[in-house]
Amino acid sequence: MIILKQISKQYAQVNALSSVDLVIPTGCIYGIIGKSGAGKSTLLRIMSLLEQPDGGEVLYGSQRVDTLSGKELLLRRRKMGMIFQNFNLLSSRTVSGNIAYPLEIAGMHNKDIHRRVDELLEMVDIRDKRKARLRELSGGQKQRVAIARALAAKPEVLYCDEATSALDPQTTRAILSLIRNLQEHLGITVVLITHQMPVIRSICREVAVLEGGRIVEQGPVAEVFDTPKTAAARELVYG
Ligand SMILES: Nc1ncnc2c1ncn2[C@@H]1O[C@H](COP(=O)(O)OP(=O)(O)OP(=O)(O)O)[C@@H](O)[C@H]1O
Repeated sequence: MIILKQISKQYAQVNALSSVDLVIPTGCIYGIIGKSGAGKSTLLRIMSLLEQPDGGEVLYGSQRVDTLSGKELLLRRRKMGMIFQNFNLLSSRTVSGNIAYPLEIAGMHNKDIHRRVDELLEMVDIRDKRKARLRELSGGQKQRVAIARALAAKPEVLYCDEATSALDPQTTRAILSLIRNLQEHLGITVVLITHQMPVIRSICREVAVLEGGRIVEQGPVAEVFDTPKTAAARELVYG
């Protein structure tokens, strides 16, 4: 379970987040939506420990994690994977080289890396692209490589930052179906931020609506989408 308690974050004059309380159950696919500038990326960076809040606490289960530093922080961060809209892959490396990268950094032996990379290629269904260069891949295939890399070290949580926003509708459906299958198969927690409402409807169990750095609504997707209670949620849901 990921628990955020009274999280606040300020940049110069901007209150990016104010008094954010959020509980993300383990094994859930959780969506975070909000207009541009609402604070979604800031929240994701704080949850994934890339940035520290100015106030409040982040807990993974019963462990407070926002105060971790050094080796403890590194070990905690290894339990999280992250994927992005622009894939963030290393263009100098092949598909296998990209997937192997976090395992090399973690100090895994070469033989074990090979075995794990094979497993991951199979998992995301791009076995035949093992030796390909990134420029030879479609957007969907690149996102599959990014997912394999994010899952390489067997994380407990997968963070998705607008992961399908650069993909066409058909590829988006295929990537969402992959994420849903992986979540079910591996039992991981998935947190995603997106401006694509169909994405939330199709794979999330719960959703939180951010506006001006505050959570104005949260609950099961069917509830929030069928009967949005706030103007912010209505604007997002009805467009
Ligand atoms: N590093 C930063 N320095 C200064 N201001 C920032 C920084 N990061 C975010 N902000 C500000 O904090 C607010 C929230 O930004 P954030 O990127 O979290 O919103 P968002 O909902 O993810 O928006 P978008 O959908 O456009 O990515 C915005 O007003 C933004 O300008």
